[in-house]
Amino acid sequence: MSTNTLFDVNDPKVLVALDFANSNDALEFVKTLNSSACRLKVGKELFAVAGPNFVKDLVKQGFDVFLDLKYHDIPNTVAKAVQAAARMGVWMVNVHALGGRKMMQAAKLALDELADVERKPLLIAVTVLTSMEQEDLAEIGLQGTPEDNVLRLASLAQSSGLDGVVCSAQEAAPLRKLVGSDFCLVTPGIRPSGSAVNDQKRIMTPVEAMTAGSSYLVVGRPITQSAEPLAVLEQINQSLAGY
Ligand SMILES: O=C(O)c1cc(=O)[nH]c(=O)n1[C@@H]1O[C@H](COP(=O)(O)O)[C@@H](O)[C@H]1O
Repeated sequence: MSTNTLFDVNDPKVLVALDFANSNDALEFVKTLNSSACRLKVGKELFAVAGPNFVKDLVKQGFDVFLDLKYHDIPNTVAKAVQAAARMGVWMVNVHALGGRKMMQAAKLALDELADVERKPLLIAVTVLTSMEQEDLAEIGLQGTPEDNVLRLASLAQSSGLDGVVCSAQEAAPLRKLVGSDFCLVTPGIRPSGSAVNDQKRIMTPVEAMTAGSSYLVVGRPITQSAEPLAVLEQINQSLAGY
């Protein structure tokens, strides 16, 4: 894919958010992609129409899939849900950190206990959605800045045994200091300079996000809604050479 030899095809940093309304559009789009250039994220919209077989098909095609269903429920329900996700062969799955320690520990234990899955997915927790600002947090009773809340929830996720968190890249630098180098920081709200912000609030460019300490970048509309999606992906990958 990339002509830049520093680009690591074994560890693509961009997770393309396949936020399509139907599986045909998503499949047409995926046909243009290569698993060495990106990983794929399937979220609630596409999963609701395309389902587990679609996800399994992406896995069969060789893509690492982040199943982004943001589970937030009682521990038993979430434990069973992450096991079902793992059986689809996904690379990463997420829960909401606001579900609390018992829920996250149950999810982790459920994955550890799975005997019939060869490759267990990474389990990460959403901290504060990138579409939220301090006033939105205050309205739901969370005091402090988004960064305060992200740091607190990330600590909770780490001490509950999770592999990482979803946060904004704006929190990645302080978070990296707190959680060390092995904890995965997945950052949506990525906007190459000049692209539309849409409903995101806490944004950063791809290079800024990696410099701040992100492990992986979730990019949706700047790629999928572009007139030239592959060119945008290629440009981002080129800009990330060496990370
Ligand atoms: O968990 C996520 O992936 C997620 C968490 C978050 O805080 N913010 C966020 O935007 N996302 C997802 O990341 C993607 C961002 O898409 P774009 O805004 O189009 O780049 C969407 O699929 C969101 O559901």
